Amino acid sequence: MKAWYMDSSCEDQRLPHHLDPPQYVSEEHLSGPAELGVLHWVMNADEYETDPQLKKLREERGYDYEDFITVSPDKLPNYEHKIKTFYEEHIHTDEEIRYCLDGSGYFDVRDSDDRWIRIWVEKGDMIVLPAGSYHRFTNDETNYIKAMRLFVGAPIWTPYNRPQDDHPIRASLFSNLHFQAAIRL
Ligand SMILES: CSCCC(=O)/C(O)=C/O
Ligand SMILES: [Fe+2]
Repeated sequence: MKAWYMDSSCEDQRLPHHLDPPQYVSEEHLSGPAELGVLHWVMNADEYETDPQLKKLREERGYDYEDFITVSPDKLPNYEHKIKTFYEEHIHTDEEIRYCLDGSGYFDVRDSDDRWIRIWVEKGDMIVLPAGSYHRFTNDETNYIKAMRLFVGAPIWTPYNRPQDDHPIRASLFSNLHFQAAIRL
């Protein structure tokens, strides 16, 4: 996984959109409770069916639901519509948990100053975006990612497009981040 601040150009969303010069974002900055609360693990995607690390993580975090999605023009029905939907800035009322089993793609998240950070996930990367965090997804130039989608209980995929500043899950997100920051002091 690599992450960087994005430029504001309107060019193809599948391009990296680096600043000039590039400004990378560390994993500590992404996961820090004072910042975004984005979690990340690297696992062996070739062994996901039997991987004890994935099993333990799922048990610890209660991820008892799984399914698979391949985002590519020839594999995802209604691809053009879906890719537009994924790229609308939105929140969910639950975590967004994605384990990249093959290919690669970009999850964009807002930092605390509302600047876009682009997170590039590749095979073996698993990320968790906290409930209520503004984000979007796009394929990269390879136009191909296969991901496992995990969930606690029955999945609720509903995206709530921005603005959602008064949505109760936003208040929960901020209080969770502040609480985690306080207990780490
Ligand atoms: C590679 S997962 C597809 C994108 C998605 O599921 C989502 O919810 C984006 O926000
Ligand atoms: Fe989403």
